[in-house]
Amino acid sequence: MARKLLYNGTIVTSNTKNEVIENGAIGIEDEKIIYVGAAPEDFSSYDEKVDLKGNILLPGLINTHGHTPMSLLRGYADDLHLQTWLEDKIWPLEAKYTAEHAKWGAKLSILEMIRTGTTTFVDMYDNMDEIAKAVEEAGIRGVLCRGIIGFGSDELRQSKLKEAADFAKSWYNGAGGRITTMLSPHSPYTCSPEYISQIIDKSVELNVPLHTHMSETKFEVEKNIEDYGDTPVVHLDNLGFFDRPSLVAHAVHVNDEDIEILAEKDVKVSHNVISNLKLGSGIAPVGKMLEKGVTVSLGTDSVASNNNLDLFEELKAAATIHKGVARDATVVTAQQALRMATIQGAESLWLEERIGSLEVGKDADFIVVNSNHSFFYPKHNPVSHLVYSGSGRDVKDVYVQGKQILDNGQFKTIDEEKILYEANRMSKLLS
Ligand SMILES: CSC[C@H]1O[C@@H](n2cnc3c(O)ncnc32)[C@H](O)[C@@H]1O
Ligand SMILES: [Zn+2]
Repeated sequence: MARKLLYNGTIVTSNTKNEVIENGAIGIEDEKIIYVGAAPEDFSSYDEKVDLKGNILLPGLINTHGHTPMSLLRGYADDLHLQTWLEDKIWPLEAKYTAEHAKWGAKLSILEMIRTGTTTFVDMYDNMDEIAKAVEEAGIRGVLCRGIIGFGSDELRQSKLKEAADFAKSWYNGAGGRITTMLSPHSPYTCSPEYISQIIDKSVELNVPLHTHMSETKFEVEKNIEDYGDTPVVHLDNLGFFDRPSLVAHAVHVNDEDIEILAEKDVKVSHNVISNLKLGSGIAPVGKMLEKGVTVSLGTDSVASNNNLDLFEELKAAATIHKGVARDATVVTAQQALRMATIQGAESLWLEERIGSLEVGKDADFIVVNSNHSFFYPKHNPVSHLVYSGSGRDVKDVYVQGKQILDNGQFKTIDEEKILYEANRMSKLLS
């Protein structure tokens, strides 16, 4: 059993008291955290000691919504509304995707997430075996689901559902426990109520949660009311979706009744603020959702609508935009934003017993941010600096399950040069 002590750092815990420990230390044994606190007097029980040199150590960030293979489409379709973007640009190109595209796109996204301090991510796409293998190899953590669009014949729908279920079964608890799975109808506008019901039934059978896009645009909500007589929230609730553990991405256009339902049914909401802004979709009422007790976390959505996977950008956007909307600077504090990217991310994935905060007994998923440069001076408030002044480019070390996968900016598990080369090559094959 290998024991390692990281000392002489500022430890931002995201625990229930939001403790920040100056001149603190964290001890790990194999994959677990065994100590969090002030630097111990005696280091002798540790095999390895790492001097954090005053840098900030915090829980690995958690990205609760995305589509990793779409990194191949970075900059391909900017400045368009969601429906035009999807129907005229993205879906036609995705129709040309092979498993090889999914593989190299996923690897490029994983590389970018590790580089910017994400240790756990949600992925909804197809060719999910390639993505799971990429997660396994890179050492990151993934909550993965085969996204299901319900267009086409019934035969096609049934084969997609089977593929999604087979994937969810075979990779659950995969990669040494770093992979869990969900079932994922793409949205209420691409899946009929009957099909969504079948997917819900399958989630009961497999005992896995559900994930979907929901209430992303005003157009979607109006169309849902026109087609089914209800908002997407009421529609999904009537179908029994929220009787299952569920995570919805976006929830931009939700009214007070919708928010009551989300709170009552403990539906987890992934807030994708930058993607929602870039696609002109709107701004989710996060202040209100938090006030009502909804668990809100942060997601990037894909590179094609973001255009990167740096959760530090989402942190700053989430902690500033809602203040502007409400004209109230107390809405979504830096601390609340950081909780959305850490412990609330873990709660949104039903992983809070394992990750999301630095506490003894949890898995050792954490990152070290270089705070020895101007953006972190003077050293008043590390949480404020991380949220308002930090950047993913400041991340120097990344650990998942006790294993270091980024060391002073150098990848330890993946071949960066090869991934950049192959991702570029695969993107050319799409045009
Ligand atoms: C069936 S795999 C996932 C599917 O979702 C598409 N997608 C990417 N971003 C968004 C978004 O913001 N709203 C709705 N759908 C989105 C992606 O292109 C895949 O086809
Ligand atoms: Zn999405």
